[in-house]
Amino acid sequence: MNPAPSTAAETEDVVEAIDLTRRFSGMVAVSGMSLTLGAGEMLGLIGPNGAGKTTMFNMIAGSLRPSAGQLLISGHDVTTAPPEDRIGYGLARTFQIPRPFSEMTLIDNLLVGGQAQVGESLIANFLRPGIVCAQERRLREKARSILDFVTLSHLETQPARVLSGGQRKLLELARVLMADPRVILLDEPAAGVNPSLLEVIISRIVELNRSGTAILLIEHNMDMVSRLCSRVIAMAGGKHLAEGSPADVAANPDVIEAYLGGTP
Ligand SMILES: Nc1ncnc2c1ncn2[C@@H]1O[C@H](COP(=O)(O)OP(=O)(O)OP(=O)(O)O)[C@@H](O)[C@H]1O
Repeated sequence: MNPAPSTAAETEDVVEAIDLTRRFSGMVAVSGMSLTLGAGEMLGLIGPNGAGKTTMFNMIAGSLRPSAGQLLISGHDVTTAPPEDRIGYGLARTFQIPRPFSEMTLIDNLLVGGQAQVGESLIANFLRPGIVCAQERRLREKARSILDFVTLSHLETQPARVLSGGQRKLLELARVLMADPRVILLDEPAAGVNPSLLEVIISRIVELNRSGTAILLIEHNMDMVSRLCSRVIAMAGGKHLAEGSPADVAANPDVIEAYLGGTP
């Protein structure tokens, strides 16, 4: 389903999570967690292993349904909506471990994930071949410019299997950009990436954010979080533990305690 165009585009918060809770057969992974992400903001979500970050992230992305609470995207209640509806509202996510189609070229990896095309319909191919060709040409041009943006255009015709871990993260970002998102959920973009490619990834994220894309970043690399985010939320034990500037949150005694293995 493609949701109707939003009248709530003026809403300041592009993501508003209210008292989200998620239980897994009795175990509470996230408990009464609220957060907001403003339009064009870059927010970091940190916390020790098992804090509930991924569960929170998956509830926002739509791959997990909350046990309780409410989730708004650009003012629309999407609490029970599937991920595809959230894409329609401008929200996209990356995966911590990208899984591209290894035997397909980079450009085809982007095109296969592209929006529904007229060309996918056999009837349209017969009745409106001109429109189909024009649309395919536009999508290809768009995919090329996105590959250029993520610095992978020199590999456009190579199969995705030749990519390094960091390049896969860049391809993953490119895949997401095909949907023209207003909000991107980034799941550990620095994990397993070598330092020079990490700088490329950081510069691309900064550029996207400068152009107005809101970003929610889950990341264990505190240096990266400090460089990118003006605001950080720390979770522990499934709950909101602290919030503020990266420096303030990193110096918060409760946060230090949680990272050292104490009970918040
Ligand atoms: N599908 C599941 N079934 C049962 N328990 C789960 C499931 N997913 C997560 N949990 C539990 O919920 C808690 C929070 O996990 P979550 O993965 O959200 O934490 P995290 O902060 O993302 O951790 P990490 O940084 O290690 O990825 C953990 O105790 C985890 O074992």
